[in-house]
Amino acid sequence: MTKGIIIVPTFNEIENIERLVRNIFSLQRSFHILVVDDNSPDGTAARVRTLQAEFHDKLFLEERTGKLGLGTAYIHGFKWALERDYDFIFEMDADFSHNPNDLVRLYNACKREDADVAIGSRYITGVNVINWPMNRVLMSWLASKYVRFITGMEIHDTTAGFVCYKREVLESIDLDNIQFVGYAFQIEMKFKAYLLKFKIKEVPVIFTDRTRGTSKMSGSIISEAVFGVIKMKIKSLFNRIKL
Ligand SMILES: Nc1nc2c(ncn2[C@@H]2O[C@H](COP(=O)(O)OP(=O)(O)O[C@H]3O[C@H](CO)[C@@H](O)[C@H](O)[C@@H]3O)[C@@H](O)[C@H]2O)c(=O)[nH]1
Repeated sequence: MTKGIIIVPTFNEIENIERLVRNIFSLQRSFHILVVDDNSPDGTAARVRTLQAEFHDKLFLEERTGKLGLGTAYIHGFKWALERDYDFIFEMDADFSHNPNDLVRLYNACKREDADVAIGSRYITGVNVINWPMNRVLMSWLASKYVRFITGMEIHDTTAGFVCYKREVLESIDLDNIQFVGYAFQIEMKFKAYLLKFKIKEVPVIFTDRTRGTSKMSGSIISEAVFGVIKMKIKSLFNRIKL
């Protein structure tokens, strides 16, 4: 029996985390969950600890000292999962912008259709985003086009944060050499998997903006992505990118 774990980074997600955990554990296919919390002032970690009493064998919590970024939270989670016997390792937001029912579709793309990386893609069939303000949709869609153009990756949703990786992919990427700390980390992971010639499949999903809590997107996250992608591509052209 293969084992899958959903890594959920959290910063101030007390309004979402319990519902998300219960929702994932009610799926037909069983997954474990690892929450990586950055000392959320709203007490997200304390809520997870309470839930652990109920789900002690399948809900795990890693607590970091402060808000250290989405990318480093995932790296922390990946290393934790690789030290254990998980075959499939997922990324997912805590706020229900990713539908838990789609976890099984991502899993099937890797398990049955033999993808190495399955991406929950908003832009493979038009634009499937609900409730984002038009400027955020445009920014995200243009960012994906921009990254596709610069990197040459044939992926429609290059910034997606809903992903299933086969264990071998994360074992092949040097996790100590990931450069981006913020959301641009999503681009870097896909680019490295692409350079390593792993099979990447996009699974169409509908992304629905959160109804509870707030986004952590900021100007510095955007500029890290805009300039970082060009730097990353140039390095790869000169074979100076550390995979
Ligand atoms: N531990 C930790 N978690 C964080 C941090 N920053 C954000 N998160 C968590 O990461 C998830 C995504 O953050 P949001 O702030 O909700 O993201 P968004 O604005 O909805 O952005 C979405 O679009 C991006 C661009 O397409 C995606 O890259 C991103 O993954 C997400 O799907 C949430 O669970 C949030 O709590 C951090 O510094 N530390």
